[in-house]
Amino acid sequence: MNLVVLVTGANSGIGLALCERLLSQGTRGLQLCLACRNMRRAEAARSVLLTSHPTAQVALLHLDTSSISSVVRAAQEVRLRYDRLDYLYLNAGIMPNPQFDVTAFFKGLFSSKIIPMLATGVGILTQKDGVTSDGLQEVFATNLFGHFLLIRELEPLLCHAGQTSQLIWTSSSNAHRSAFNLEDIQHQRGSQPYSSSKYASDLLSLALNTHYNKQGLYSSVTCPGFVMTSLTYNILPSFPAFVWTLLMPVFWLIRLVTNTFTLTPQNGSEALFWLFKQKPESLDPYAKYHSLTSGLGNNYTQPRKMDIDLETSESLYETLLQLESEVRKNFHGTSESERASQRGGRGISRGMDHLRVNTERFQ
Ligand SMILES: NC(=O)C1=CN([C@@H]2O[C@H](COP(=O)(O)OP(=O)(O)OC[C@H]3O[C@@H](n4cnc5c(N)ncnc54)[C@H](OP(=O)(O)O)[C@@H]3O)[C@@H](O)[C@H]2O)C=CC1
Ligand SMILES: CC(C)CCC[C@@H](C)[C@H]1CC[C@H]2C3=C(CC[C@]12C)[C@@]1(C)CCC(=O)[C@@H](C)[C@@H]1CC3
Repeated sequence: MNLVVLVTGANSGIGLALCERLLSQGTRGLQLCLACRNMRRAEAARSVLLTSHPTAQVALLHLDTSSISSVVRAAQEVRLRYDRLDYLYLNAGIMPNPQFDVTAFFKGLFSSKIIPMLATGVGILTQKDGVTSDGLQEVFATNLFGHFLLIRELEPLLCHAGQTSQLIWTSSSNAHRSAFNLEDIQHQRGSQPYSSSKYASDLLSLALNTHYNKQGLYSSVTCPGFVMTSLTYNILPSFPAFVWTLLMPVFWLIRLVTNTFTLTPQNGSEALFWLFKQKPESLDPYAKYHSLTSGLGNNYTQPRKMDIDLETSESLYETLLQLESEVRKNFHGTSESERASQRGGRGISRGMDHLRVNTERFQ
């Protein structure tokens, strides 16, 4: 059977490590598609994979999850290339302009909250978000909405009679209910857009299970743990690479008390890879599957209950559908009379300011 696997953000870090593991386990006929925004880096990643697996089928796809037109074009291309999609890894993610609160970090080190702080980064990180050319908040668009739109666009390949398909999100233990607000799903007003977007992906995964399981599509969320990648190096940009290397023994010691310090992309991809081998019907829609590494360096996957509820997940799903239809209306062009009434001041997003889309762009 020719399994088709698409991984977003596959050119580095956890995404690339996952691709390496998928090829190493030797599924015959596996067709891997690396969906990346930077084709030069994507080519480099493909070369790395082909060096260790010369006969592997590794295709590239241009996809910028923060751009609506890019997502629509990429999905069109996928529909042309493949007639099925068995696994869609929703892995691309950003944490732009992170601010590391040193004082809170050192206070946390000497408090009872030390372990949760090290495992989740909650309370010590904030970010400054930007706005995309579509008028969406950048973190929301990249980490969540672009992926949502991609799923919706790929529905015909994902929902096939007599076949199951899996959506696998790279979420985070940094996802926290307190950072998320249904009235501000894009997190325009807060300073934790990363946590908000990851909490939203946890909620969305639950809603996708509610709406798509009967069509054979299943969704799960993972947390790779704390992994040294460009995303984490960027948290302390003043640290040269060698300082991180010097800190490794400290991190290995910390691993003795919290198995969430997976540290390498290979370890971090454990839960993503584990899910590849599971029957989707056997998975718990309320669980986050954590990649963990023991003090002795052994990897394993552990499900932990998420702090989510059906009602909030449904409300988010409805809001995302509304935003999707706003975006589609703009993308495919609105009628002249509609445009005139928008210009008349009522606006396409009346009553839905929190959705905030740049309605001019596609007109
Ligand atoms: N590292 C960690 O400790 C943790 C990471 N995660 C999550 O893991 C995922 C992978 O991150 P990680 O491997 O650590 O970091 P990397 O920065 O190495 O990987 C992120 C990947 O996402 C891609 N990407 C970013 N923005 C876009 C976009 N707009 N369109 C398409 N691709 C995009 C990047 O491409 P490019 O190379 O072009 O930038 C890169 O390939 C993220 O979702 C992150 O939030 C979760 C918990 C912990
Ligand atoms: C200056 C020091 C000696 C060491 C600083 C360590 C911190 C930079 C890390 C400690 C826990 C880490 C962590 C993350 C980022 C880096 C730390 C704050 C994440 C928030 C990265 C992104 C995620 O999604 C989380 C799961 C990580 C949780 C732990």
